[in-house]
Amino acid sequence: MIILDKVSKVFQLEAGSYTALKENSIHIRKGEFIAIMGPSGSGKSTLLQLIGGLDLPSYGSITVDGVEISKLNEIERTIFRRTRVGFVFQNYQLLPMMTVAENVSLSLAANKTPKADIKTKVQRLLQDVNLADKENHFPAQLSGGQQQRVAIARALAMKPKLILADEPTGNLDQKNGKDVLQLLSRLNKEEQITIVMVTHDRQAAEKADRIITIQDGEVVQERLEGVELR
Ligand SMILES: Nc1ncnc2c1ncn2[C@@H]1O[C@H](COP(=O)(O)OP(=O)(O)OP(=O)(O)O)[C@@H](O)[C@H]1O
Repeated sequence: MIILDKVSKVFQLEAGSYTALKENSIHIRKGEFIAIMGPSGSGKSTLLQLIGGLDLPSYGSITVDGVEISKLNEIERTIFRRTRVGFVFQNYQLLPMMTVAENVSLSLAANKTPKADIKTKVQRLLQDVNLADKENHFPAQLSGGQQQRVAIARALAMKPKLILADEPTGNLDQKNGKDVLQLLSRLNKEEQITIVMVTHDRQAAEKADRIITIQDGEVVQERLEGVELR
C-alpha cells in the first residue's frame, strides 16, 4: 500500500539546511494499522505529510496505492489527497461556522457529488460514527471526542483506503481517546482501511499491528505484536 524508498526531507532555512528525515525505507501493507512513535521533533508529522502528498520528499520515492506520489505535480497531488486519503488531526480542523453535516459534506461537494447523494451519504457517515443526532450542531457545541468523530466521518466521505491520523487522541481525555481509537480500529478491521497514526501515547500505539519508532529523522525500531523487527 505504501512504499517509501530511501526518503529524505531537507528543509532549507535561512540559517542553513535541516534534515528532518534521513533515507528512510518503509513498507506498509494494505490493511495494516501502523503507529508511528518517537520524541518531539523526530520527524513523525513530516513523514505523515509526505505519505499524504501534503509535501514532497527532497530525495527518494513514495508510492501510495500504486501511485508514485513523489512524481505528481501540485494539481495531481491535490486530487490524490482529496480522493484517496482521509486526514485526521489532533485539533480536528473542523470549520467553526459550518454545521456538522456541512463539515462532513465538504469533500463530497468539492468532488462534485450530486446534492441529493450528499445528504444520504452524510447521514450514513454520521450514523457510522454514532453522531446521527448532531448533524445540525456546530463544532463548538460538541465535546472534543464528538468533534474528532465528525473529523473521522469527514475523512471517510470519499471512501479512502488510507487514513493518516496525526495525534488523533492528543487532545482527548482517556474515555474519548479510547472511543476514537476503537472507531479507528473498527474501520481498520471491518473496512480494511490502512491506518497510519502518529501518537505519543503508548496505549494508543498498542492498538496498532506494528509500531515504527523514529528518532532524529531515522526509523530506529519496528515492533510487530511484541516482536522486535529491527
Ligand atoms: N516546514 C518546515 N521548515 C523547517 N523545519 C521544519 C518544517 N517542518 C518541520 N521542521 C523541522 O523538522 C523536524 C521534524 O518535525 P516534525 O513536525 O516532523 O516532528 P514530530 O516528530 O512530528 O514532532 P512532534 O511530536 O513535536 O509533533 C523538527 O525539527 C522541525 O522543526
